[in-house]
Amino acid sequence: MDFEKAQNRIIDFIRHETGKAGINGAVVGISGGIDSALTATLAVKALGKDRVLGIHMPESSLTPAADSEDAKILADWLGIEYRTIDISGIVSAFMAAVPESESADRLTRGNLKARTRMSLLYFHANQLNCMVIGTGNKTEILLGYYTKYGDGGVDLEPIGGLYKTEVWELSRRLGIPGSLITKKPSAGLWVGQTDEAELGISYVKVDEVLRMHEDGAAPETIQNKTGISAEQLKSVIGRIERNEHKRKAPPVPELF
Ligand SMILES: Nc1ncnc2c1ncn2[C@@H]1O[C@H](COP(=O)(O)OP(=O)(O)OC[C@H]2O[C@@H]([n+]3cccc(C(=O)O)c3)[C@H](O)[C@@H]2O)[C@@H](O)[C@H]1O
Ligand SMILES: Nc1ncnc2c1ncn2[C@@H]1O[C@H](COP(=O)(O)OP(=O)(O)OP(=O)(O)O)[C@@H](O)[C@H]1O
Ligand SMILES: [Mg+2]
Repeated sequence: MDFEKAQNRIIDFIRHETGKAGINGAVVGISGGIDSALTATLAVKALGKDRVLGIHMPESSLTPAADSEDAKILADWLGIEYRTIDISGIVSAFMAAVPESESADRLTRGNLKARTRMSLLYFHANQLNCMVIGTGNKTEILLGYYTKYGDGGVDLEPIGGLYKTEVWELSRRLGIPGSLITKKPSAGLWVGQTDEAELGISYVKVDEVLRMHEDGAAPETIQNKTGISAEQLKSVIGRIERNEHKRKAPPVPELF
């Protein structure tokens, strides 16, 4: 990958798409993780720091202090306007209004948190005539590893053409503060959740697999070259297929 070229292409993309929409700027959820850090950095390069609003949305009992610290470090480094909104009260109010949520599994409850954050981002986008800028990378999009209409509910996906390993590399090149780059990726939806544990494979490996799969390599070739187990390969391919619906607009029946 030519990172200089990719960076310029993404910056042009943000500028062009926001310009075409005639909006004032961008709203980005800043988690303290690297995808949002890179996205916000590129948005600032495209639009200027005065046209990017960062919103940190911790859940008081769950979000690690280090994430909130890193989110603030990033916002200060970029010089953007930055707000913090604790989602705990909103999530609790939802749970109190829906009796069956008591027994809902952690994934259902976790997805509710991602969708709560999406609602808050759109509240601000509506109010300020801005776009919600998504932070999904190519690895997550191919795997469908995001919450539909949660962190997947956005207006643009500027880093959607970069694999996770490329997100790290571009972030290093742009000088994003190191603590955001070295931490383990996490959706932060439940205690101890990490992407690589939930996916059952490292990002380095899954990116190798996805590249080969895109190039049309046969399953045996992928397994032999990457050294992953048959079970891991099945799981990766299963995610790609099972989550196909997330990459499409909702189907509409053709009427005659
Ligand atoms: N074939 C189909 N056609 C159309 N729609 C279909 C469908 N199959 C399911 N659906 C719908 O999709 C729903 C399931 O999708 P969804 O609600 O997204 O839920 P799901 O994919 O089950 O869970 C989201 C996954 O993304 C992970 N995540 C979330 C947020 C952030 C990050 C991160 O990396 O930071 C990761 C999370 O840990 C979890 O593994 C179903 O309840 C149903 O409504
Ligand atoms: N606590 C949070 N505050 C604000 N936004 C959040 C928070 N948690 C998640 N988000 C939003 O959801 C997006 C998806 O989360 P995801 O974990 O994939 O990305 P990340 O946290 O930026 O990077 P990493 O993969 O390194 O954890 C974030 O980029 C961010 O926009
Ligand atoms: Mg994260």
